[in-house]
Amino acid sequence: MNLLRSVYLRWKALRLPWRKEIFAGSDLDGNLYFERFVRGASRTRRRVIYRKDLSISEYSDKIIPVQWQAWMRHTRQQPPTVSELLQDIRRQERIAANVLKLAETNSRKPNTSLPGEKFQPENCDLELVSKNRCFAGEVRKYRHASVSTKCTMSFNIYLPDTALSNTTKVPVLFYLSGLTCNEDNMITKGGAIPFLSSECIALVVPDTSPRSSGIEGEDDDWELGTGAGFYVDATQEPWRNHYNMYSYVQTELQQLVFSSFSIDSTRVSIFGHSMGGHGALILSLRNPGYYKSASAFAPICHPSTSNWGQKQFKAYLGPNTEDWAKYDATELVKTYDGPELPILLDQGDSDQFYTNKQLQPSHFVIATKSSKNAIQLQDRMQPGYDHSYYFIQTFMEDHIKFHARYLKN
Ligand SMILES: N[C@@H](CCC(=O)N[C@@H](CSC=O)C(=O)NCC(=O)O)C(=O)O
Repeated sequence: MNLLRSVYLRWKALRLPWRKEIFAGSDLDGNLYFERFVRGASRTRRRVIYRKDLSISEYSDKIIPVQWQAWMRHTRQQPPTVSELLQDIRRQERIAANVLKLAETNSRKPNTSLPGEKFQPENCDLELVSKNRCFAGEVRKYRHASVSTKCTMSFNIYLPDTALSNTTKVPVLFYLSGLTCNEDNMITKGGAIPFLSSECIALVVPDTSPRSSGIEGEDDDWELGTGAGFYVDATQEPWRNHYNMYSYVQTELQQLVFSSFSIDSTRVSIFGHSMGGHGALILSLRNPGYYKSASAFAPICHPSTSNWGQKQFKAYLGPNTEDWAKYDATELVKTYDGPELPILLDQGDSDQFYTNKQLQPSHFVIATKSSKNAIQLQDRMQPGYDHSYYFIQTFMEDHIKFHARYLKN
């Protein structure tokens, strides 16, 4: 930008009493953002002037950074700073580099022998911990060294026989569990496998946080630290080095699974419970078009406004609520602008965490109405059900059949 133009824009950025429109900032591509004050209106009007070398046919929200999109839609009040945009680009570059590294190292087949048999750690990235025959397939537990969380992570996977024989690539469901869980709760108590078997869908169930990362006090509170990763990438000390469950699930684990098993990376859906329901909703809303469908049992729907959320977001993300909105389903759904996303949401009305307002599904349902009809939400209140796995296993068949509809296409 030449000096004259830069001085002019600084002048236009001054909030002078007679000025109706001010210059709010620019992105790294040179698009300019303005804010207009309209008498009597409840909020300002925000607009973008696209950089000069673009033709009108190229004008689109999609070329605007997400931080500026959020500002344009009033999801955030303060315009993003240049250093924030640069930081985000560096973060994306780091993730891309990690994915490349993983794709390279994981191009070998996983070790399928049990520990103590033929396992050679130097030759494989996935260590098979156990395997059990189950409903015309296998449940296997693996562990591996994780780049995102810088510790050993474990997950369970159900593979139907067609995937085990490597004849056909099968679709996959990722399930994110709730507070206090590890990779075992759902696979042993969720009752999912008979339905996955008859639909021929694989299931991946990761752990809910890093473990034994060495962070002081990590195990002291069941709502924070171990078992409570909240599916965010922490930015605050002491968590930021290890508590990166968003990148772990969205990028690292998926690449690992796609490169290791006979799974179709174009047919992926996600679901979860409570904290994991929150995880499933935010991952699907933040990655438009990636997941064919999403569903949740008793999800934490508006974490920025409930104890389950505020406590963890403050610790992992710091005090700025604009940073929380990036991981808050109710905030994200307001600006969702992707392709159609079918969502099924089940909530028991005798769930103690629902009655004490930790979950707030109504906030999500209301916010969905401002999502340009792209979200096809089925929300169901289930009388008499609580927050437990008895509730989850009751409606598991519905959830798997719901996802199967979208995964088969
Ligand atoms: N220990 C707590 C209850 C913890 C609890 O209910 N955890 C749920 C998930 S809650 C939200 O994320 C869970 O799935 N538990 C594991 C299980 O196998 O049931 C308390 O005492 O209140």
